[in-house]
Amino acid sequence: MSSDLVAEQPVLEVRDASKTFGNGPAAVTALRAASFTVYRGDYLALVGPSGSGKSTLLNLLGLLDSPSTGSYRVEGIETTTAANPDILSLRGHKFGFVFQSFHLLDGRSALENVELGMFFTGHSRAERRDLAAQALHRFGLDRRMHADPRELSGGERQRVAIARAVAKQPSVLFCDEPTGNLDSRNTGVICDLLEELNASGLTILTVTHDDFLARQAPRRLDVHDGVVSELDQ
Ligand SMILES: Nc1ncnc2c1ncn2[C@@H]1O[C@H](COP(=O)(O)OP(=O)(O)OP(=O)(O)O)[C@@H](O)[C@H]1O
Repeated sequence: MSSDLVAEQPVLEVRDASKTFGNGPAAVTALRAASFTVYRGDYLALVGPSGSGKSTLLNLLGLLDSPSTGSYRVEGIETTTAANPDILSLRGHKFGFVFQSFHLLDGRSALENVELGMFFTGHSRAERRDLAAQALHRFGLDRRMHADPRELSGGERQRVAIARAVAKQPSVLFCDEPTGNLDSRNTGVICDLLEELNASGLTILTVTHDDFLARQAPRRLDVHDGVVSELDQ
């Protein structure tokens, strides 16, 4: 079907969302009346100087925190008034997360780590194993499936972490500095992988200080002193 016949589907809708930490004279407003929409299949980089509010925004989008004021809808569901179990369910089913420091469990194999990412998704044990093995295969890690994360290189660990995040087929993949701990060769590998995942339809949002990764994303949101603005292409 021609893409211009398909209406853009909003996945994440942020309206006038602000976040203030603390109160009184010590209060810090980390996000100021942010409004933007993320559509299915978008690939966005969140860029901006240190302390500008990128992690705060990513935490709100990933439902790891909630805005102090304003609205945030995920696939049409207003999250600011949703009950906690609904938030946990949305986050568990719809979102995958990738972090700078991988957050893999040592003492568990790569395969087990990826399976654990599907613990709350309602898949049976056999399904979890199949999906995990498929995801590791997709990222070229067949031969490292039974390795402990401590035996893997940084690039391999991040590929396991991405496999863990996408094996459950989330609607959105959130990445926080996914190349922050990698050398330039592995940065290139992870950038290619994210581009491929986006080309296959996955919606991706990544916080990054890496110019190469930021330029690869077709949309860029600049966060400056808590103010979010979209940069021109
Ligand atoms: N839990 C918190 N309590 C108080 N202040 C906070 C909290 N989290 C963040 N802040 C403050 O909010 C502002 C934005 O922080 P945030 O971590 O979102 O920035 P960032 O752009 O992600 O920075 P970096 O690139 O260094 O990770 C900073 O002034 C920070 O000190």
